[in-house]
Amino acid sequence: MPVEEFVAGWISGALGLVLGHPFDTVKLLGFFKGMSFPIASIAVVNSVLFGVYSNTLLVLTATAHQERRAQPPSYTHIFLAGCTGGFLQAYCLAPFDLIKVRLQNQTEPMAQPGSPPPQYRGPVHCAASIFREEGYRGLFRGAWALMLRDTPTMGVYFLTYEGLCRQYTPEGQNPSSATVLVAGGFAGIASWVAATPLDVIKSRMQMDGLRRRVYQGVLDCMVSSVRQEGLGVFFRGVTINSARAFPVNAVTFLSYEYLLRLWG
Ligand SMILES: C[N+](C)(C)CCCC[C@H](N)C(=O)O
Repeated sequence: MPVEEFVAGWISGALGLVLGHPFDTVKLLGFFKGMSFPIASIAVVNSVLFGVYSNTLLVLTATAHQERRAQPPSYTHIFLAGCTGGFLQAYCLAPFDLIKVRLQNQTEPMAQPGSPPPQYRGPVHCAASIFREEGYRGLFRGAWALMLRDTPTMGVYFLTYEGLCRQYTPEGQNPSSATVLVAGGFAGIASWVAATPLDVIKSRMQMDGLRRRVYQGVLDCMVSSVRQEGLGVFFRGVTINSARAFPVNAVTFLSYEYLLRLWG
């Protein structure tokens, strides 16, 4: 199985993440100390995404990434490969994302002298506490919503990227850096706009059960959120998601393409 896509996905995801970190932190108005944990998690997750995407295309079209400029895969195959990558990366992402959301939602600990310490002291302590209090399955709380969020929207992600690259690149040639940046940025925006409704639900499911269980499942969470807050609830955070998505995914795709060309 070709592995360079996994490695390129690892490095490019980490670079994109460094750029996106400030946006991620304001997104939930919480705080999130340090970057080693997100870097470690994106290493696994982005490498699974890009590695599975490329290897699925290899299975579907019998072309390796070096041959795909000359023999471009169909959009159906690109979408299916993106969905497969999204589906598998969602399961790797689930525990990391849960920990991130739980830490970001902690209230400011140092606000008042004498106020109770935060529930979780850091990512490892958070993982251990969830495991102890909610069991192994607790680490996968919200995973179902995450999978529903990422499977189709990762299809949209690669479809937008490839579509825009092809639009602005003469046939058989590699896209220019400017094209890759713009196509990557818009792929990020398109997929995040599509992903935002389920992103809201996913985060609520991940916070559920901390004190008591409020939602019975994904559908119940959707219905009661809409009932209480109206349809606008599905677009919460769409602006900040898009603002973050452009630079993060422009850099992710640029470095991914660059590394793959470097390795032949
Ligand atoms: C599928 N979904 C829209 C959720 C994400 C698509 C882009 C993934 C990228 N690592 C990022 O963090 O922006």
